[in-house]
Amino acid sequence: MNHATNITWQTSQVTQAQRQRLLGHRSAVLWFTGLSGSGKSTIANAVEKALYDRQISSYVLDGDNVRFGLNQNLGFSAEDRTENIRRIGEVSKLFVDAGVLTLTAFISPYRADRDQVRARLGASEFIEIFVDTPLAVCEQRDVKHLYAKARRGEITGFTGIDAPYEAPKRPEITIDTSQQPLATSVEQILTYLTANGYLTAPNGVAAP
Ligand SMILES: Nc1ncnc2c1ncn2[C@@H]1O[C@H](COP(=O)(O)OS(=O)(=O)O)[C@@H](OP(=O)(O)O)[C@H]1O
Ligand SMILES: Nc1ncnc2c1ncn2[C@@H]1O[C@H](COP(=O)(O)OP(=O)(O)O)[C@@H](O)[C@H]1O
Repeated sequence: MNHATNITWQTSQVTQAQRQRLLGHRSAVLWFTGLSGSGKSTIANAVEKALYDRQISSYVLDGDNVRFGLNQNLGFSAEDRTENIRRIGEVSKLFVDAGVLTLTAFISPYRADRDQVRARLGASEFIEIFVDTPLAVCEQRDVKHLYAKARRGEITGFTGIDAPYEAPKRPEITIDTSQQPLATSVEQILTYLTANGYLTAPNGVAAP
């Protein structure tokens, strides 16, 4: 890959804190990780709706959708997954800078890739949500019939079957969708955001 030279970081006249104040809440990325069918998209979309209802500016970056566009040149090799997550991390960082509560729903199977995204964001801007639904439950749901294909050998390198998933060591939030209904998961996340001050504007920022 070629790296650009002769580039300079362009600073903005408006700060991230000012954008957050304008919107009335803080920004961060809610990074969902877990097996296919664990419930990442379902929960992320329900949280986005709940935040919208509270007039919080949020946006879901979803696995398949991003792969149709931005990352359409990437497959599922370890290298491509790493690049997939790196790009999504950078897009998330821009969204967070814009003041938006950003939700991402990607398997993101490699711990090092997720930790790299965490390192690119500010201290409290990366909230890792481990959707820890057992493989057997995900496989039984088989929403997209991909587990059946993987078991038949029609897909190789499928996460949880013949490709690895590395569970987070210290996620901010853990959810097992086989143990609780969707509404409880949404409430769990909203409670975390409220308790940690994400749903109110940062103090001490001078009005323009
Ligand atoms: N080999 C293989 N392994 C895992 N998943 C596969 C594979 N091939 C296709 N799919 C479908 O792609 C979705 C996962 O894409 P992601 O971008 O989230 O994957 S990753 O984070 O780069 O690992 C995943 O969707 P979700 O069910 O939303 O997770 C699958 O539908
Ligand atoms: N308690 C629950 N929470 C979230 N999803 C659930 C729950 N129970 C069953 N499901 C179902 O599990 C599936 C999860 O699929 P999806 O959200 O696409 O997962 P992922 O994005 O992790 O691949 C959906 O069909 C959803 O309706």
